[in-house]
Amino acid sequence: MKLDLYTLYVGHVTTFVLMTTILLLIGLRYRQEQALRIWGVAGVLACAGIALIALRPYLPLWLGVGLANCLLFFSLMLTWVGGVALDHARLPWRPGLLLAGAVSGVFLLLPFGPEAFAWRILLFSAAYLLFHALLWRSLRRSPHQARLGYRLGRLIVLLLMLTYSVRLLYSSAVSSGWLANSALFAYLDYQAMWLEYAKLLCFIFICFERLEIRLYQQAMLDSLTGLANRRAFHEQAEQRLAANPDAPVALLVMDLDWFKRVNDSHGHLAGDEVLVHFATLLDRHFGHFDAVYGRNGGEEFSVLLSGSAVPHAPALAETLRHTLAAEPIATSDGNTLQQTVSTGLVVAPRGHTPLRELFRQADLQLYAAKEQGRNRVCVGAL
Ligand SMILES: Nc1nc2c(ncn2[C@@H]2O[C@H](COP(=O)(O)OP(=O)(O)OP(=O)(O)O)[C@@H](O)[C@H]2O)c(=O)[nH]1
Repeated sequence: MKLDLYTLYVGHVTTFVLMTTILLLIGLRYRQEQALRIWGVAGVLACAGIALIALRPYLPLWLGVGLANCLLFFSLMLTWVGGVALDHARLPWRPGLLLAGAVSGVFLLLPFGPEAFAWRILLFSAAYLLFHALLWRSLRRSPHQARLGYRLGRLIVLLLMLTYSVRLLYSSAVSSGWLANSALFAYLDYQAMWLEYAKLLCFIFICFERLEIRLYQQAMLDSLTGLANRRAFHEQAEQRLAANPDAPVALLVMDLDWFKRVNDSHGHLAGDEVLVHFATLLDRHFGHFDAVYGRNGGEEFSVLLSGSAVPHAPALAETLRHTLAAEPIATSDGNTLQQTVSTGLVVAPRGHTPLRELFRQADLQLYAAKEQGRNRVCVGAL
């Protein structure tokens, strides 16, 4: 059976219009996903380009071939920019516009007639490969690249690149007349069309996945310091205790000293900066240990250590206390502040001690540290 290219194009444009409309509608509903709107515009340009190609027998060549393909080049560029917009604030508009403009310029220099059909396919396939290689790279570089949507996206982009590589090789090997009547060429177009639909669906899937990530972050991360919030800390700590019931554990509860005075004398903003400074120190000291740590709320933080790090817990708490006290904190209003921290630490020989009990004992030690004059670590055992 021979596939008719024009029937194919009409079917393609209809489905593409429908899918692009869905993409744009979702993009307008979820305004935080800039990528969806960029991909939506890419879809609109692609629809216009494919519609012009489908209507080519009734249009002048400059419109049905020249402008149609230029629209497709700019649509390709937007597909890449949308991929970058998923995870980066700086979008590659300048190189994107330059590349799309350059490819369009070269395309417009080619004759529009059937004799140059193979050349046009060759140039289009090369541009397609280039923009999709860039899109693949932006999906690969994302911090969420291991998520299902990103993996699927990369797979679909790779399959599309494979299809267009065959198209490119084929168009460089045969004549224009042969290519225009080739069943293999029509088949490649058909395959690319389905992969394009899969790509659009995958884009939508990625954006919903990102929405889920964002909601998770809002629910589990402290918005000021970026550390785990109380809920996340408790969840992770419970999991850690359940996973290693026979391993020793240590819980540190840390509370900044006289923090109310910081707010009262220097303002809430300076207070926030002190909290962020302390969170950074916490990250620096415990980030490379097998530790769960977070902000309990206010000026209180906690750390759960398990396994081989437990014997070092008192020394680690001392080092952190000393580092905080020794480093003046420069605030954005030009002041420097000194801050200290009191720590209650409890060590338990086995992980199946309930978290509630660990907190109760660590709080008692914290209370003792405050009572004894602050800026100290008090250690207890269970
Ligand atoms: N800037 C800022 N302040 C906060 C935040 N959360 C809680 N606080 C303030 O932290 C202060 C805690 O004060 P207190 O509980 O009296 O404790 P303290 O002054 O640190 O005294 P001790 O703990 O006894 O050493 C209050 O003034 C709260 O308003 C926050 O997110 N940002």
